[in-house]
Amino acid sequence: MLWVKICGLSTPEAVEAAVESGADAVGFVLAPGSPRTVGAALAARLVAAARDAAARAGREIETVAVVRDQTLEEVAALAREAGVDTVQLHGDEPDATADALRGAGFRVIRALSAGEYTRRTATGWSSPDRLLLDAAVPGSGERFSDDELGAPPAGFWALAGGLSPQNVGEAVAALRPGGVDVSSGVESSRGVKDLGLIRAFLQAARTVL
Ligand SMILES: O=C(O)c1ccccc1NCC(=O)[C@H](O)[C@H](O)COP(=O)(O)O
Repeated sequence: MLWVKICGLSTPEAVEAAVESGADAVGFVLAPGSPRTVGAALAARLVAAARDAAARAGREIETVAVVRDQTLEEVAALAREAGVDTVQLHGDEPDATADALRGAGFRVIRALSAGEYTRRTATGWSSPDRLLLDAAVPGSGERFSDDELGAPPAGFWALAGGLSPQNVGEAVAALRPGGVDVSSGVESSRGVKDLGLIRAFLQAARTVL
C-alpha cells in the first residue's frame, strides 16, 4: 500500500485529521524560516496528539521532524525534545549526519531535489535511508519536471512537490513511487492546513491503483 505523509502540520486538529484519515506519517517543520516552522515544544505536543489519535484508531503513526542545513547537535537536540521517530534531512547534510542520527536511534529520510538525486547517483552515491524526491524548493507546492529525474530509485522512494488531491493519482501512476508526501496541496493558504483537503488527499491516495 502507498505510504502517505502529510507534512508541515502545526495544529492538533490538523494532526488528528491526518491520522484519522489514515496517514502513515505526519511531519513537522523544525527548520527555521518557513511559515510552517514549529518549535520543539509545540512539535512535542503535536507528536503526542498524533500518537493519541493513532492509539484511538488502533494503529501506529510515524512522526517526522523536517530539518534543513542545521548542525547535527541542533538537529539531535530538536528531534529528542520533539520526541519524533524520524528525521527528514532537507539540505546539504553530509552522510555522516545521517549516520549519527541513525546511531542515535532515529530513522532517517533523505530528501533531495530530483535533479540533485540524478547528479548524485551519476557519481555512484547511494543512501541507506528512505529517499524522498522533491522539487528544488521544498514546501513550495511545485512539481519537478520529468526530465530532472533520470531513472527513479530502484528501492522504496517517496514523491513530493506540488501534489494535491486532484493530481496524486496521475502522479503515482506515472512515476510509481512507494510513497507520497504533501504540504502545500492540503492548505487553504500558505502554512494554513485545510482539514477537508487533508481528508481528500488521503482518500485520493488510498484509491490509487
Ligand atoms: O514546508 C516547508 O516550508 C519546508 C521548509 C524547509 C524544508 C522543508 C520544508 N518542507 C518539506 C515538505 O513539506 C515536504 O517534504 C515536501 O517538500 C512537500 O512540499 P509541497 O510541494 O508543499 O507539497
